[in-house]
Amino acid sequence: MSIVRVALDVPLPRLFDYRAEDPAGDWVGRLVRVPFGSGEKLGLILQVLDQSDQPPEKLRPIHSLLTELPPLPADWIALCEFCARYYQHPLGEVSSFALPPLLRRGKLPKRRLARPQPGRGDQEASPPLTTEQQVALMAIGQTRGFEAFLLHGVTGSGKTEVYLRAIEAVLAQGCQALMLVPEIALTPQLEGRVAARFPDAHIVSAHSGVADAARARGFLEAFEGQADIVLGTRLSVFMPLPRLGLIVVDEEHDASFKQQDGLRYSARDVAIFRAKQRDVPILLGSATPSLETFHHARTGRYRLLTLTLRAVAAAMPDVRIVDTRREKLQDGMSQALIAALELRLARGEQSLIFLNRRGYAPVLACTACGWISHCRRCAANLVVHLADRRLRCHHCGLETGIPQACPDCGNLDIHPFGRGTQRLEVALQERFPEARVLRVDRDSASSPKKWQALLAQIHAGEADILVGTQMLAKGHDFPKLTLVGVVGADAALFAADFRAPERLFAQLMQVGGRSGRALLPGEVLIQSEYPDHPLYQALADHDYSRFASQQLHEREQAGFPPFAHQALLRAEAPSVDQSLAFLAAARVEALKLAGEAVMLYDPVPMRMVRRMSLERAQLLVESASRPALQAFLATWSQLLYELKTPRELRWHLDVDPQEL
Ligand SMILES: Nc1ncnc2c1ncn2[C@@H]1O[C@H](COP(=O)(O)OP(=O)(O)OP(=O)(O)O)[C@@H](O)[C@H]1O
Ligand SMILES: [Zn+2]
Repeated sequence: MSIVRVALDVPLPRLFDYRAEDPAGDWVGRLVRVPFGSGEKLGLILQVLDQSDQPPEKLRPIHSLLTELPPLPADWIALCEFCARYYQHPLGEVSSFALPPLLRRGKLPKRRLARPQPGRGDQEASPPLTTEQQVALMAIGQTRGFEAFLLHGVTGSGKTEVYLRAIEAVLAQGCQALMLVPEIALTPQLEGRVAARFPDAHIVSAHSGVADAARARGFLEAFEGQADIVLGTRLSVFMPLPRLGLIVVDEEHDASFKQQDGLRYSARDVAIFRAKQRDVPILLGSATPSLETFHHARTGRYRLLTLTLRAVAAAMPDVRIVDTRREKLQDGMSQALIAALELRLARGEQSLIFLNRRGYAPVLACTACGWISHCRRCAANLVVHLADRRLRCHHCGLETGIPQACPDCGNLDIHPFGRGTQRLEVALQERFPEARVLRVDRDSASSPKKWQALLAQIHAGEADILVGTQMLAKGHDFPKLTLVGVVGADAALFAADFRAPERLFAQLMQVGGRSGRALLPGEVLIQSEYPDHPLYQALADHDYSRFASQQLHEREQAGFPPFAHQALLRAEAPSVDQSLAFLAAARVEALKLAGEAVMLYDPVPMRMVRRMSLERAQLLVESASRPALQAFLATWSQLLYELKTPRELRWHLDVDPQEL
C-alpha cells in the first residue's frame, strides 16, 4: 500500500495524506477525488510516499483519479509552491486558484475537434522599426536565458511593436510567449492586433471575461503546448507553458496586476519568478514604471531599455498647468480649458476630459441640518447617480433611491455636492449643445459589450468630447484626440498613502499621453491650485526620471519600499475592538520571533475602518531584508492559525501590500 500527499482547497496551511492502491510514478501532479469530512474534494497529488506521519488506521483511501488529465508539470507545481511560501497562503488554495474554475471542480471542457485556425486574413504588415525600437530589440534578441528588461518608453513610442517583434522571434524558435496585460478592458483591442500580426499562431486569451469552458480549453491548449501565445490578465501567469520562451508584462506598473483578495499575489512579481525558474527573458514595459521596477533598473538588476521618442507623432504633447487659484471656474472648468475645447470643436478634433470620479456627485447633503448620504455598512458616503436616480455606495454596492426631502429633518432643500463624471457630462452638453459628448466610466461601460461599443464610437469619430475616468487613461490610441483636460486632480496630491504621488503621476502621464498620438499635435491642460507642485512640474517637462528620482530619494529617507519590504496583517470583525485585540495577540507572538531585522508597528484601525458592516484594523511588519521578513512570516503565519479568534473574525496576510 502507498500513501499520496494531497493539496486540498481548504484554508489550512497543511497537506493531507490518503491511501492509494498502487500509485504509479506519474501520479504526482494528477488531480484526485478524495473523501473530506462527510463530503468529497478534488486535490492535487504532490508526493507518493511509503509512509505517513499519520497512523495508518486514520488514513482514508482516495476515491478516484482524474485520469483524463495528464499530470501537471513539476515547474507548475513549483510555481504554486513558490506562491504559497512567498505569500504565506495555503498551498491547496493556491493550486486550486491556479486552475481554471472548470478543472477546479474536476470537470473537463468538451474539446473542439480539429482546430487549425487557418487564414484569419492577411498578416498585418509590420512597420519598419525606429532606431530606438531596433536597439531595444537587439538587446532582447541577444539574451540567452533569464534576464529582466525594463522597456521604459514614452507614451506612443511603440512599445507594443517591440513586444510583437520579440514575440515573433520567440515563435520562430518554436517557443511559446506569455503576454500579461492590465485589465479586461484593453485585451480585445490587443487580441485583435496580435491576431492580425500572427495569423498562423494559435492564440489563447485568458481573463475573467472568458467563459468557463473556453478558459479551461485555453488552459489545456497551453498545457499541451498547442498554444503559441497566451495573452491575458494577471491570472494567466499561472498557465502551464511547456515551451515557454518569453514573458511580456505590458503596463507593468498597473495596479490590476496585484490581486486584492484571496491569494494576494502580484502577477508581475510572480512573472519574474517564472522567468527565472524557466530561464527565459522577461520584458516589463511602461511609460511610467513602478518605482520598484525603476529602482531595479537603475541599480542594474534589470536591464533598462529606453524609447524617448514617439513612433509616429512629431512630438510629445504640450503640457500646461492651468492655475485656478484666482479664477472662478464654470462647472469646474477654467477659461483656458473651455477655449481649448472650443478650438477642438471648430477643428473637428476630439477632446478628453479626465475626472477620476464616477457618478454625478460624491455626496447628497441637507443644507439645513447637515445630514449627508452615508452608507450604513461602510465608513463612506453614498454617491449620487443621477443618470438612473440612485444613491450608491462604491465600496459595498448598497443602493437606495434619491430622497425627495432630508430623511432627518424633512427639509426639501437637499443638494448634490462636488462633481463626478455624470455632472461634468451634463454641464458639457449644456455648454456645447452641438457637440457629441460621450461619458466613459464603469457605469457607462458596465459590460464588455457596452465598452466595445463605446470604443468603436470613439474610433469612428462619433464623439467630440469624451468625459472619462481612468478607464480611458491607458493604452488607447485615438488618432483624432488632440486635447486632454484634467480636472480635480489636486485631491490626490495630499493623500495619506505614500504611493499616492506615484499613482497620480502615472495616471496623469498616461492620460496626457493619449493626446496627439498621430499626426495632429497634442495639448494637455491640468487644472490645479498648486501649479508649482514638483509633481505637476515634472509632468509639464515630461520628466519621469526626475519625478522618480525625487520620490525614490524620499522613500529612501523614510525607509519605505523599495528600500524596505513590508507585510500587513489585516483583521476584520463586527467591532474594531475585536480586530485590534486579535492583532495585539498576534503581535505578542510576533515579538517572540522578530529579531532585530524585523520591525513591528502597532495595530491600528484602517483608514476606512468600516466596510460591508465589518470593522477593520491592520498591523504593519517591515524589514530591510527580504529573507529576514520571509523567515519571520513563515513561522508567524503558522502561529496565527493557532490563535483563538471570535467566530466572525477574519484575518489575512498581505505580502508587499500596495495600499496601506
Ligand atoms: N516603427 C513604427 N513605425 C510606424 N508606426 C509605429 C511604429 N511603432 C509603433 N507605431 C505606431 O505608433 C503608435 C503608438 O504605438 P503603441 O501604441 O505601441 O505605443 P506605446 O508605447 O504602447 O504607447 P502607450 O504607452 O501610450 O500605450 C501606434 O499607432 C503604432 O501602430
Ligand atoms: Zn457601503
